[in-house]
Amino acid sequence: MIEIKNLTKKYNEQTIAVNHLNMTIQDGDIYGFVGANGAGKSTTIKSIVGIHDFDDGEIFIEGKSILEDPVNCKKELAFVPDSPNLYDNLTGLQYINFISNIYEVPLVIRRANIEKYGNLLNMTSKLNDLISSYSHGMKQRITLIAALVHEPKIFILDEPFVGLDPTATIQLRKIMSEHAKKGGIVFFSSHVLEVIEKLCNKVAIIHHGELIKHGKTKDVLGDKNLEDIFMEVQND
Ligand SMILES: Nc1ncnc2c1ncn2[C@@H]1O[C@H](COP(=O)(O)OP(=O)(O)OP(=O)(O)O)[C@@H](O)[C@H]1O
Repeated sequence: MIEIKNLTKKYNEQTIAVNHLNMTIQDGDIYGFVGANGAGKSTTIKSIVGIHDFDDGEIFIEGKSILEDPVNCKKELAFVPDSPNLYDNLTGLQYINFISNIYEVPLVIRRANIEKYGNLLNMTSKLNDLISSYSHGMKQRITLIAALVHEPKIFILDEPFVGLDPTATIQLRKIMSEHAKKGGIVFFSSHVLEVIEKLCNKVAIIHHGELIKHGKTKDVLGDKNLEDIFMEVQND
């Protein structure tokens, strides 16, 4: 479970990026996080995964505080950022092994997962190529494989579908669904409202740093679609 309590993050006195945000993400949730450009999605996500500090509030990952016990929190999760920042002079496989070493993934598990996710994301034949030769979508797929290789309970992804081709998009959606079915957590931001509406059992809408709506997708939507609700929030 992820518990976000009263999260506030300011970049400076003028920019309150996230303002007193409260949210709970339960085991088995695929939680979609939507909002306009600059609404505060990436800031919230970076706070959850411990990339940056925040000004007020608390975040608990599986009951542990991200501020007080960041290493054990990070062991529970995989984070896929919106723009992957990889090492160009490594091959895809060397990069995955580098991440696997950090997480101390046993050899048998790492081999099995590299084979599984390499095949699912159609990267097996490219694993020995240099990252500098990869397209944007291929870099994203390597980042995904590296994130999944240590079998984290929690997947946190910032706009994961941007730049992925249709096949990789379908495979990633399957990976997410299967993970949640097994009791894992998937929390991701996206501007693709149709995907969120179809895929997510829960949804949250952030606007100017404040959480406007959140909860079960069917309750948030009622008899409307996510596009209508999103536009209502923007126009209010
Ligand atoms: N490093 C930073 N320094 C100063 N202000 C920042 C910084 N990062 C983000 N902001 C500001 O914080 C607010 C929230 O930005 P954030 O990146 O969280 O939005 P977002 O919802 O992820 O947007 P997008 O959909 O465009 O990725 C915006 O006003 C943005 O300009």
